[in-house]
Amino acid sequence: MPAAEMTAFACPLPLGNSSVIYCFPEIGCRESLPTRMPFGPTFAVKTSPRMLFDIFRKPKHIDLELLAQDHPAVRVSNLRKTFKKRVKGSGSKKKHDLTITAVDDLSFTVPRGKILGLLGPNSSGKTTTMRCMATLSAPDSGSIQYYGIDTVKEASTVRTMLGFVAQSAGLDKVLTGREHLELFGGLAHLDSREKQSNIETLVELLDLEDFIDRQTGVYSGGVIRRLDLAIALLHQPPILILDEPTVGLDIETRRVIWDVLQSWRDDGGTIILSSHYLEEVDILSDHIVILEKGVMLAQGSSTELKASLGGDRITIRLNEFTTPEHAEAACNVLKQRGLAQAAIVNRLQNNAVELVVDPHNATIGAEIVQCLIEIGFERLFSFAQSKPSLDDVYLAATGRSLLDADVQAKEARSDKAVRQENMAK
Ligand SMILES: Nc1ncnc2c1ncn2[C@@H]1O[C@H](COP(=O)(O)OP(=O)(O)OP(=O)(O)O)[C@@H](O)[C@H]1O
Repeated sequence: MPAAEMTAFACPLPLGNSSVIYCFPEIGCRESLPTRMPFGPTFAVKTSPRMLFDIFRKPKHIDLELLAQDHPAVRVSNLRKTFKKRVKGSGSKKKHDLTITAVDDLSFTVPRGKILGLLGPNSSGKTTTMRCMATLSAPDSGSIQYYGIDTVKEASTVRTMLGFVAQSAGLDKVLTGREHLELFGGLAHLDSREKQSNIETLVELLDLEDFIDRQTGVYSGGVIRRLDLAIALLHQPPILILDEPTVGLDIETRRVIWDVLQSWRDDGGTIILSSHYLEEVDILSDHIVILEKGVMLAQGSSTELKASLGGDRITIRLNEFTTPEHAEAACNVLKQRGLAQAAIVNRLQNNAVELVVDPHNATIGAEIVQCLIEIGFERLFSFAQSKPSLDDVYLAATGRSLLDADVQAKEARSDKAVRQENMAK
């Protein structure tokens, strides 16, 4: 995390013999930072005794029932966040500031007891949005409110309402899972009985029995993720923010996490979740926001977004190596003859022809094949017809699939950026 973003309520906990863990106790969030990075002194300068007192004060009672009468659980209004980056100008050695707009004019609301899924490729602004929502980063403009309580004006109250699972967990390798839960339960001012009862429930729910009394240094990625989620849920926050909670996990572990999130939602919890996995967003989310380059391209429920696309989808590869000209020509003819409602060439998928067709016409596939034979494409390489998927929604909004967008975003990052990113993990 850049020094400029280190907020006042961060508290470095030198636990065990691993790296310093910056701990945001009120939201159950930890970020471990490489100790050689110069954050320690920055932190010392920025933190006053009054702020440290704020960290450990007992959370005040908030009457959500009362607040819920007038406010949605989450309201994000015109959120904008930019970053400055020093870059070399082309052809000169002089560096200048480049402004990166990570999130631009983003607005959405989430009712109580619903899951909102933020979907987007790498660098689309998901993490930045979530960090602003978790009070770890201040918006340039716009506002975020939980039950009408503003994240900037009443940050310390807001933090008592949040559970946050960051992209990478900051756990101490020497402490056991149970010791982590005890520590965070204490920092959240849970009384002893409530703490023990919540720990036992979460250990069982998240299938942690075999690991909870072992040091976290021996945990696999899946167990770390489950413990991380348990820490975020320990103080039973009404709002849960999860930044790619199941990235890199096997399907079994993902299902355990999905089950816990669904029952948390069914009990009235509100969840904001970011993910690269279309399936995950589709299964879990009541409402989906599609982001690209910090801008919202579409929002709605999965059913609404798919229905907005109208017809069935057909993907055709004319030949193994189709030229863009041939694919364009086929699209034009199919549209002219009224066989496709929409037709685009997907250049990132070997110039595949992507069509939207009438879902009520049972012979549409055969008619399209016949038309393509007539214009010279006698042996099609592949042909697939399906109902619209979330990836089709993404494709319609951006002209490329989410997977292709991810590959492009990764290719666009310099080697240096990737090295720095890996260092920070
Ligand atoms: N601290 C920062 N300093 C400079 N630029 C940043 C910073 N944080 C994010 N960015 C830039 O803001 C943009 C959005 O990044 P962000 O991490 O929010 O995207 P993301 O959708 O979460 O991506 P990923 O899926 O890879 O985590 C990117 O261009 C990124 O390089």
